Amino acid sequence: MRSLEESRKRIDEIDKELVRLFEERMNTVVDVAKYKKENNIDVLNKNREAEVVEKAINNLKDKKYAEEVADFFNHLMDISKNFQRKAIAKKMVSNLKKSIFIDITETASKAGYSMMINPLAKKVCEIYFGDKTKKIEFNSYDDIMSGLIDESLDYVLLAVDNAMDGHIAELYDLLEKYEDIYIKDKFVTDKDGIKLEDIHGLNTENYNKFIILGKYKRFVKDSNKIDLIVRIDNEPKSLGHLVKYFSNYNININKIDSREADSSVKDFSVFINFDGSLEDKNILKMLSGLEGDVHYLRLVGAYRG
Ligand SMILES: C=C(O[C@@H]1C=C(C(=O)O)C=C[C@H]1O)C(=O)O
Repeated sequence: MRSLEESRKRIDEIDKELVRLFEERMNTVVDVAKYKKENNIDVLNKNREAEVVEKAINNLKDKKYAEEVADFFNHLMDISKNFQRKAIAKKMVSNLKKSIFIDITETASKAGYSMMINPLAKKVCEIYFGDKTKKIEFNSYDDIMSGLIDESLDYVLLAVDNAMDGHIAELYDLLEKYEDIYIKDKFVTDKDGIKLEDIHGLNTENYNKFIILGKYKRFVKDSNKIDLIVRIDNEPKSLGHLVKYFSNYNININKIDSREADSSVKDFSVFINFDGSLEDKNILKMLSGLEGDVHYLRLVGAYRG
């Protein structure tokens, strides 16, 4: 048997080699993350993870370590996913500084709409965009999102189910899948499709809700509400820490809602709606700090509300 000193020396050598391989693996993982970002693919791939674990077990000479090697790779892949999320989200806030603020109805040459949730969508789309914009009807979310991604559409108008708007629900799941799509406008209409400008004090449950989605960093001028999704550690202090960010910058939170993330990841998603405009440097500063401090940050939208 080796002496304690000899064993420790050997462990140091092995660790050195492990760190070299870890670094190489992480560098490769970032390439995967970039590919995923460009192709709008989720960071998590459960099938691939199962494959990685299976290969690791097969590669063992001594199968008595099967459980441990599975554990090791599951941890490693959690680290890898968190890093991927950070790597692809990192540039988001600095990119936002290049945003332009416009009247989107003046820059839309093609807009899509769907009558799946509310048949009034067609009429609302006509009123919202006017005659200059070509309007195209879609019958599936995938088609409508593809239209935005391949830029055959400038914007899309979707009706929002009242139930859907209540929580971080399907809509936000859908948006999380598409890194580059944002909510550009959110509004309520009466039964004739006429936009209600002042909804203060109205029970909007009885009205029709719509959103405008678009790609890239063109946002409506003078927006005053921002939607955000962040992922933070599932630990006692993290939510308080998150909320403190907003109070430190004197930003008012209107709504905060959380949901457990995938059980293989030890963090959870928080949806936040707060007052502010992307034209405001204070907001960008807060977002930039927050981005560096959370596992993942996704701007969902900025609009007038
Ligand atoms: C690197 C990838 O992304 C994630 C991380 C993995 C890893 O670290 O091996 C495996 C699957 C994905 O959940 C990938 O998809 O290959």
